[in-house]
Amino acid sequence: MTVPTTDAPLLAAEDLTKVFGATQALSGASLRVYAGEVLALMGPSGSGKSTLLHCLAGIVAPDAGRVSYAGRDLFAGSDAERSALRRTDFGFVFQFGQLVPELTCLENVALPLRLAGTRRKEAARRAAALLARLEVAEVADKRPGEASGGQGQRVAVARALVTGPKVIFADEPTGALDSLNGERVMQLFVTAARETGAAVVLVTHEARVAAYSDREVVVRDGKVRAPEYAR
Ligand SMILES: Nc1ncnc2c1ncn2[C@@H]1O[C@H](COP(=O)(O)OP(=O)(O)OP(=O)(O)O)[C@@H](O)[C@H]1O
Repeated sequence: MTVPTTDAPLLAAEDLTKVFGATQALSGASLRVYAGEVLALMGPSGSGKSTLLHCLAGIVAPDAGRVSYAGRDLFAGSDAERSALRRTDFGFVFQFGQLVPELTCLENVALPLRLAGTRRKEAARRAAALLARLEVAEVADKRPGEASGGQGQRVAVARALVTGPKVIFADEPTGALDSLNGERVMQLFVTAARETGAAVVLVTHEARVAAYSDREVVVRDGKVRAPEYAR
């Protein structure tokens, strides 16, 4: 897609700093994310990518600076308000799917809908449709431990998409997969996200994963480098 230049961003980080003990993880990081775009955060290990992602997602509060979502200060409200927003508007995919081992894959995907009050049958119907969309219908009744790594990541992607979030945060979503599996998961992930209009903020080391994005920015020494691209 073409990234708009004048529209207001959906999500914006302004001049974030974050210190963990003696480590300065972020030192003036600014970034804008526009509705519907797929944005890759690249950069060396320890440069602050995950910390920036966690601040954008309202999980980690910056020491200074501001994160705004849909024009509102994300950290102005209570923890409960932020948790509620994360459930309704955000989806998450991590390196190791982090599925609930006791539930079937279908139940894992249906879980965010159940937590939001959707009836069991409707939640199961939507979960099954997404598993089929991600080409893993065959693991619906299996537990995550019985699925392969690639299948598990597709289930994790389905779970992140099922509530129709506005933004999906993905931290090395294919990092544990071989390159063929990783590419297929990215292809399915990005296509499905585009179909629902979700923006994706993706942390990756790998150029071939970043190649699925609309825009790449580099995080280095706790800053988003080349701010003209960070807009
Ligand atoms: N919870 C924490 N406690 C202490 N130090 C932390 C914490 N989270 C991050 N750090 C440190 O902050 C710095 C930035 O970490 P971050 O995980 O954001 O980098 P990254 O670019 O995502 O790295 P990688 O690519 O290796 O995952 C690192 O030096 C890291 O060790």
